[in-house]
Amino acid sequence: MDGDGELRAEFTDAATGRLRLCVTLTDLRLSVRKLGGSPVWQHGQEPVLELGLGDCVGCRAWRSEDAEDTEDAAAYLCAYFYPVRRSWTGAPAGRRREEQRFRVLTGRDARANLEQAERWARAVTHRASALRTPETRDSVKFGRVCVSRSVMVLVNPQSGRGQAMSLYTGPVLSMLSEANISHTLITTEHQNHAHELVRNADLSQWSAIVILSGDGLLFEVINGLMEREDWDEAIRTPLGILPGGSGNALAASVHHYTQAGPALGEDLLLSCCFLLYKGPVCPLDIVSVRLSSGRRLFSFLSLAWGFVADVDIESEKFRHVGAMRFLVGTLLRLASLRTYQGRLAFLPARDDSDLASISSSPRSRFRQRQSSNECATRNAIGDEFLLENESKNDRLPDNLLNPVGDSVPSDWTVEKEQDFVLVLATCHSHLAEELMAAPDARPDDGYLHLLYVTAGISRPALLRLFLAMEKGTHLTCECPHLMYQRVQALRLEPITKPGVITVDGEQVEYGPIQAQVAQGMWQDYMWMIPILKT
Ligand SMILES: Nc1ncnc2c1ncn2[C@@H]1O[C@H](COP(=O)(O)OP(=O)(O)OP(=O)(O)O)[C@@H](O)[C@H]1O
Repeated sequence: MDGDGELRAEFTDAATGRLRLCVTLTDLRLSVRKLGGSPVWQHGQEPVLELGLGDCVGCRAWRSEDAEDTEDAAAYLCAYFYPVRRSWTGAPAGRRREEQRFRVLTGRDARANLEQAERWARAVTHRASALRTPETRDSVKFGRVCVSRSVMVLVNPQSGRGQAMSLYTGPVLSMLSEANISHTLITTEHQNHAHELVRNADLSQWSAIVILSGDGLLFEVINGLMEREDWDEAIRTPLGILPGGSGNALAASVHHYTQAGPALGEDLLLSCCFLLYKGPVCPLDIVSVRLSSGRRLFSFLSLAWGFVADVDIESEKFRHVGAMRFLVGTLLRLASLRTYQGRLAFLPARDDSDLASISSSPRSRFRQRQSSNECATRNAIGDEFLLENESKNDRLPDNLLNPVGDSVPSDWTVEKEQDFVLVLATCHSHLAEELMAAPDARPDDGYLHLLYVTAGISRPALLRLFLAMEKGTHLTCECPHLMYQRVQALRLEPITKPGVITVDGEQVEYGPIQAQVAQGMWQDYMWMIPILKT
């Protein structure tokens, strides 16, 4: 029964037990046809309901709908699907949950009926699982991760509008149960809870860590993992993200990389849950960030100063309106538009021929870059640059950066000191669900996508840029004040005081800041969407 080949059986509908149904299972689909009478479902001319197993997350069987009813010898079977459906409102197509329930009654023997239902459930699950193949989409290669132990699901009940817990008990729990993925829920109780938890956790217990929150909680998790003594082992822990915050930049970016079409809110959540079940994984660039005090952070998303950082932090007070908070914040900040004086320097992206000549191993790729850069510049990491318990050979040396007091290396581009409206460097396509700041960014391209807007831009022109960013077309607006550059490293020295700098949407100390991308080093380790049940 679990093997390949077509299976066919006659069941009845679970609700009334009266409709006779011919159910057929192939390697690719489950088809249901009504026997006798007129067709109940019409797809084209076929009186058949066709459900692709590629959209199926699981199937289960049970003895009776009513445990008290010992007279009922029937068993029941239910398969769970998440096909992409168009909305009648004309909204973009999104995944919708659909279940197919059947009553299995082949004879009076209740045990035989249950065995039949269980065989079908195994066959459906097995075939659906076989369709979870790794793939390449839009140049992002997805691998797969096997999950043999429990998954830690971290939920921040305060993220977004405070709705993350209800998202967990609703669609997330539903899909995890249907896909039979064992997990442990941990609700964060305060800021830095997740950071402390993963820094001290016995990671061997967990197959993966999944964050149901905004990007802030993932930032805590990544930095917590990086602070561990066994950081190089710890960061092999697969990470996944489900959108439960206000911005949800990484979740929106991941969704974008799979070319799944635009999705917002619960559509995005369902799509990310489905990806989680499917199990595609891919490596993630991590950015080493140095603050003026010498404190070091690891970022997976963005560094912002000026307009974007101000909106992010000032709109905290509108948290109750969810993602709308960014729109409200943008309009308010536009009304009191200001400029920020500072200095900016960066190491531009290597050219493509350089990229092509890089060896195929990610780890050796990093080492190769590191040693060539060490020749070109100098390894200028002073002791004050290191974490408390960090040795010089430890934790991704910042070989591209000079100490802030020194001038930048000679191969860097130095912009003249000037007034900016915003400086934004991002690793990913999306800055929020509806803000595609760097359409060409890829999760492991090894670059920060640097955008900056210089003073002199009018309010309407800036608003137009943000509106265009919704579809990622701002770079084609030919706005003379907008600059875009892919970079490997950067230094920003704000002169205007006071001000706000954010890293991954979290406010950090204000002052000179430097960053460099660690591409190859992390390529072996960091996974974005990791779950695969075997
Ligand atoms: N129980 C809690 N109470 C208060 N703050 C918390 C709690 N758990 C986590 N936090 C903090 O809440 C902050 C915001 O979380 P998060 O980024 O996940 O949501 P968000 O800001 O709504 O989403 P986004 O970053 O996508 O805009 C983080 O700094 C995190 O440390």
